[in-house]
Amino acid sequence: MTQPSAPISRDTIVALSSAPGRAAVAVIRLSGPEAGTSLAALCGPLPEPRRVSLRTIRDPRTSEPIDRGFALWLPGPNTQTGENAAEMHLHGGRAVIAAALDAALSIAGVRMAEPGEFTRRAFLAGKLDLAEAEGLADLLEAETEAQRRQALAQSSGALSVRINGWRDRVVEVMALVEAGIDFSDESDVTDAARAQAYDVLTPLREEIAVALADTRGERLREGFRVAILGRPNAGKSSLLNALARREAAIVAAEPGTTRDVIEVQMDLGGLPVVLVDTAGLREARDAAEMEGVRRAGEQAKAADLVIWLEDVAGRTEPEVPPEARVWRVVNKIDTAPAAEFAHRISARTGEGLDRLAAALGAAAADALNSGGSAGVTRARHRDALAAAVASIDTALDAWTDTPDEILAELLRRAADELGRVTGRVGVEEVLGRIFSTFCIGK
Ligand SMILES: Nc1nc2c(ncn2[C@@H]2O[C@H](COP(=O)(O)OP(=O)(O)OP(=O)(O)O)[C@@H](O)[C@H]2O)c(=O)[nH]1
Ligand SMILES: [K+]
Ligand SMILES: [Mg+2]
Repeated sequence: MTQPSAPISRDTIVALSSAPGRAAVAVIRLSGPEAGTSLAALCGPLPEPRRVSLRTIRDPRTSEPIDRGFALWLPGPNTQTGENAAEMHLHGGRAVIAAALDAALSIAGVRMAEPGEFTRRAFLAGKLDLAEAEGLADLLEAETEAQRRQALAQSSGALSVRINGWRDRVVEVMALVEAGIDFSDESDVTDAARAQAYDVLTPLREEIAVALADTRGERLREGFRVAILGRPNAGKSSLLNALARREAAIVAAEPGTTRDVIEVQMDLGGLPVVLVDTAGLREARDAAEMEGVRRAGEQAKAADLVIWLEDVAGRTEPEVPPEARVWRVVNKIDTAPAAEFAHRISARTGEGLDRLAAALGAAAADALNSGGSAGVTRARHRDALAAAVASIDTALDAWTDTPDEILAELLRRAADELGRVTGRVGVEEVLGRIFSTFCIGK
């Protein structure tokens, strides 16, 4: 990839790269020009590159031992950040970590890393592009198998390869149009080049538009939202608890128990599903309940699927926004026969819950990127692709009666928009936003 123009910091950074708090092992990483000298100051003579060696880590100011652990010396540029780097694997106690970080920070030229700064340096060194860095952030956040697969693919360049392929083809079309500019006194060449360019651009535009219309990658990052709505006492909170297998919401015999929106993250067959419990819908008795009912309506709008839960003893018509996708689910089938209903459960005995969970998993599989394909995963990608398609459409609409120079400019814009996704273009605008979402030490 091309080297972004942002300056590479000369500081050496240090951070705890393992999770904060007590643990068996803590990993402290250093990156920057002084990583080697710092490691030597902490652990004695530098170990052989890329070989683990057992050392006593000492405070360079007092020579007092802090801990015994592994030291790793990783000379650049063949490192994650492209810089000199070092690691210390210590015992993961709070005091050990605090003393080791304090000792490292006492060395001239060493400072604490900012969130995502290791990855940011890797990006600036051309070790990974922007979409790959985002994939890495997603990999750290991934909570289900499908999310992990998608994040790993994106961090390994799957989306970048696709976007770069489109960009290359736009540039190819641009070259054909520019050939027209160069040979403008030979109209045969011009016409042939234009016709060829059109034939390449049309299916390419379709391909990008199809990717743009596919929301499954973004949906997978967020999870499939299922809102449970119904009249008071239908058993909504009981259903939430039964599916989540924990007492996340309060269940009580009085109607109007739930007022707040309660969300539970679930893993259904490797797919992320967000279950949402809401206040029972009725004429509210007080201000808090009224607000709860209002929020229930909001959740119904935001959900991918609404479960309208009914008591088998008293069926009710769904009160949900007209555009909502609704499943009517009949509850409390332990109290009366209910064979005629498609979705029938007892939140109390657990009957029918496996079947309902399987149906929810199947609905999620349809709506989310469960196959691991390399689609767009963020609004940032979507915006860039939409702008690229818009630019291509402007060019196609005006194809026959527009000067070559203008067509070429429209195509250049489309190529630039595609280049934003991987960070070839417009890096400065997004750099801070993207890397600040990482934790410190990554
Ligand atoms: N017999 C039977 N009782 C149930 C079942 N599910 C829930 N209940 C009971 O119904 C009552 C209301 O249950 P909740 O889960 O609080 O109902 P809810 O829809 O969340 O009620 P609100 O939050 O007040 O709207 C409680 O007494 C539950 O124990 C069921 O499947 N069978
Ligand atoms: K209740
Ligand atoms: Mg409730």
